[in-house]
Amino acid sequence: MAGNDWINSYLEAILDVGPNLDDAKSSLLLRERGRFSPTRYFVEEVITGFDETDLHRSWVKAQATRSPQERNTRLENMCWRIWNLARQKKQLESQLAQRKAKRRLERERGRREATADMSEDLSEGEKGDIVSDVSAHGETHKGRLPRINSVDAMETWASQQKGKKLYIVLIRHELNSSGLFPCSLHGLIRGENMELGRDSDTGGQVKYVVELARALGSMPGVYRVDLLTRQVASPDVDWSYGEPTEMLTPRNSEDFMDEMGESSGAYIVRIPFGPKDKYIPKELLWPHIPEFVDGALSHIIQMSHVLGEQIGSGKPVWPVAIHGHYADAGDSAALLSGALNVPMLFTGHSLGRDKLEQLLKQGRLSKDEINNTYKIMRRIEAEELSLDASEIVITSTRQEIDEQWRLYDGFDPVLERKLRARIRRNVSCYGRFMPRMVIIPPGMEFHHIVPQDGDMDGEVEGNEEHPSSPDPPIWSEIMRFFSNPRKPMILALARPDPKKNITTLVKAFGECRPLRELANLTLIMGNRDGIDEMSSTSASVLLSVLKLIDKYDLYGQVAYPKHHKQFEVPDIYRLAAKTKGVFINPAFIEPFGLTLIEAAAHGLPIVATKNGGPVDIHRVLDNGLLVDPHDQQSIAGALLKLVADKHLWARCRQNGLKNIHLFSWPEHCKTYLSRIASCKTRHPQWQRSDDGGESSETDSPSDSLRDIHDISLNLKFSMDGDRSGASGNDNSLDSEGNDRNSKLENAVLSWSKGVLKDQRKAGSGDRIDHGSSTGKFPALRRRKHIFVIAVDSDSNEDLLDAIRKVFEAVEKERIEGSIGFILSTYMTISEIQSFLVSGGLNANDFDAFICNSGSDLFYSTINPEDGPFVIDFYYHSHIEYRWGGEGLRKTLVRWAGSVTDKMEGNEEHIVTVAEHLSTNYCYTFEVKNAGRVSFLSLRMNSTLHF
Ligand SMILES: O=c1ccn([C@@H]2O[C@H](COP(=O)(O)OP(=O)(O)O[C@H]3O[C@H](CO)[C@@H](O)[C@H](O)[C@H]3O)[C@@H](O)[C@H]2O)c(=O)[nH]1
Ligand SMILES: O=P(O)(O)OC[C@H]1O[C@](O)(CO)[C@@H](O)[C@@H]1O
Repeated sequence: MAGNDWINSYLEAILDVGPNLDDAKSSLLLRERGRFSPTRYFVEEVITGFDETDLHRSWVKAQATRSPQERNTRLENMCWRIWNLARQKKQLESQLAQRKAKRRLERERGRREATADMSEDLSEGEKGDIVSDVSAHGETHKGRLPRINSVDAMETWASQQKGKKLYIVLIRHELNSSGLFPCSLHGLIRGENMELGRDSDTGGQVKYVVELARALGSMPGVYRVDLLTRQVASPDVDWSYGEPTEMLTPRNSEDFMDEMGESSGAYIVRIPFGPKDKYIPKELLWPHIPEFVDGALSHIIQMSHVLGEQIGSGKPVWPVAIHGHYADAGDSAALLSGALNVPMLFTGHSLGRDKLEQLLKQGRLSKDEINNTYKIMRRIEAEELSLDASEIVITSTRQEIDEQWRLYDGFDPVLERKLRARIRRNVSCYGRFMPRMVIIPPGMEFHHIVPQDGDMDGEVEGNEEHPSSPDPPIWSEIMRFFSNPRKPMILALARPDPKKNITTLVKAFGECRPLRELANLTLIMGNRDGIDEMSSTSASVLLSVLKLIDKYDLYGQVAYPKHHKQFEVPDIYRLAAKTKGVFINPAFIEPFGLTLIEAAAHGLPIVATKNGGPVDIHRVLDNGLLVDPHDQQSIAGALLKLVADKHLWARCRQNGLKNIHLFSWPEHCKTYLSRIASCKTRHPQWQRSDDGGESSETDSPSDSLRDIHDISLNLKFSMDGDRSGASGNDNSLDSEGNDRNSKLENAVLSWSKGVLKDQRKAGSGDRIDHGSSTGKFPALRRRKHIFVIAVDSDSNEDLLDAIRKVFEAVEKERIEGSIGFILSTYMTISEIQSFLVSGGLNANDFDAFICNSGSDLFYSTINPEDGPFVIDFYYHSHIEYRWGGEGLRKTLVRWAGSVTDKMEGNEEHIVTVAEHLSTNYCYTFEVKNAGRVSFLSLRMNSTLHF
């Protein structure tokens, strides 16, 4: 370790903390004294860490500086004393080393003589064994990082597969496709120089999806990976986010580029949706999702044809899976997977229910406020939908399954196991479905980590024969904040998000005197030009931090630089490791925690929250301490312990380095691909009959999706009674605290699933005829907007009244035909017909009828010879998908039989099956005395529909 500025910084730190070097008992055996003293820590650093000449140079320099007098005199004396101590220590060490060397030589000589005596008795093989034994445990392996092995492993795996072209093709065929489509919506995603921590949208997920896409693109057997995101061409953001396509260059590009096909590899594909030239944060993306789905669908279809020309002998090559990352992309992927009939995968990254619980626990915001800020109810709905539509959910940790997904209606770990067992035994699950949860921790890209000499033996820097390269500029950016810049650095690196709990860390540091004396605190909290330009939540975190720094007078002890680039992040970790510092993640809850594996890979021990993924990471790496993030004392205590106890520090550093290879992208990809391969093969089988009955694949289902999009927007309009609802600004809560927009969108979604899922079912080879393609009911296509009227009421008069009012409100558009209507009701189609006649309405006043409480879908026809209505049979195939209705029917009949009224010894059945009103997908029961079954929420007079 060279550099007098380091020694001087420690000496300054000693002066700041207080002298005590003249203490008669002071010795080099600092740790044995029990009580920890920062002064001793620094003295030990200087004596053991630096070369005698460096110390002498420091002393000469201090001696030459005369002002201010008193300080320099002390510094001079101290330098001399330490130099002298170090010199004596070195003399002692050298005498000891000489004695040891002499003893070793003597032992060696003795052994050689003994071996020579025995050598004639040994066979050649035995001699060889001795040699290899020695080398296997000898010094040649020392100091090598296991992580190098993981890179090696990747290369070995890749080269094994690359050599086997046919094998690659075989894997591709096993997967039945060569394309993967991860989606991550908000758009601030790019392959190089990611703006991580730019705002609350640009966190770990961005890095995760880009690195995963790149790694998958390099896997043998995967021809193409398209990471779909939003195209943002706005003056607020860099131009690169407006580029329609960006190739993700493989990290080991020389090996792969020459083997790649014309369109193969990993790409970011940017789909324009939402307001044209404006960036919108992820919380406000919800109303624009259907537009993304349309764009994504066109891209996928087009790409499938392109790939078909290149590698599919002219037949489209469909994606092997659609993978949604985060709730918004989960929502989109559910629609895409339904439309395309391909399996869906989902990764949550950070889950809404958990976030809601944490925020409520903190007590700063009410549920309404949380919903307004984070649109949390819509997000939770999207996560529930993702559970429903995904075949596989990828999690980073076991904790994510047991503690976080468990909070969802769509998942229960125990029930999931039971369902899986039933499927294995081929027993009905009564329509219940839960996705398979698969734990695959994320990986790391290791190419930018420069192994340091001595990485494995606790030393951090090079030696004199290999002087270190010039300090990276970010070091001085950080160190300029500190009075003693080389003190051990406690490093936190996180988006300025309240859940990252940086303020508790600052309090813990500010209130713990020994910690402040011993260490500096570095807070990397994203990038900012000015606090006023940050989002209100990020700005409030930053202001709280600044106020605390002021409150505890931490000037000179805390760094909070305004900017850093992605390529500088490794240097930041390196600086912290070099000062023998510690990384801390005190988040209230951390779903996984990429920063923890990054820190470990740079040889930095960790202190981390005991809530969430860090528990699993710690179990694997064993490289630090876990703390309760609400407990300030425990945070300060753990930090002090790790910084002060050098043995513990070195052990944690080594443990982290030793096991970090377990977080490897190639390993992740291998498991991931094997899981995808286990999904049942599905791909689109769209057919249309307007070609004279010949079935053929159409080129797009996006017309249906366009319809759904319009319906979705207009449903909001019609129900909110406020046109601004269509822009998604109205997220008010209903009386049960549900997000109204999300409820409405889901009402639409359940309808739209009818359209989408019958396409999914068509995978079985059924012929699809949505009618719109047959020309029977072209109306839906012509409409700009569609209103769904779902106002079941006690009397037909009330319903008629509501319908008339809606018609009147948009009379002009109704007559023009730009607005269409769908009636959604509990009635059967014949009841609807009588209702229309009695009210003087015409079947053609509506484009479609959702009847029998959602179990039948009829369209009104144009040609009188077709009759007034035509049924959509494919809607039934949608219901059939995971239906399990027979089991439900039997259970309901049993239950109905048990609901009796006991009157004077007689038992009367109150609930009876209404056979005449029931259909295959709608079970109807009549209730004799509704008041007696008050535990049920009764709708539709005295009739229960299921
Ligand atoms: O100022 C900053 C702040 C963060 N980062 C980087 O951004 C990433 C942050 O990732 P992480 O610590 O995992 O947190 P989140 O941003 O909250 O990421 C979410 O998504 C990750 C991937 O699934 C999970 O590991 C997290 O638990 C989850 O909260 C890391 O690579 C950091 O190096 C920066 O470069 N600069
Ligand atoms: O704090 P939240 O709302 O849970 O979101 C965190 C997620 O948002 C992002 O910052 C961007 O999508 C991710 O990196 C992270 O997964």
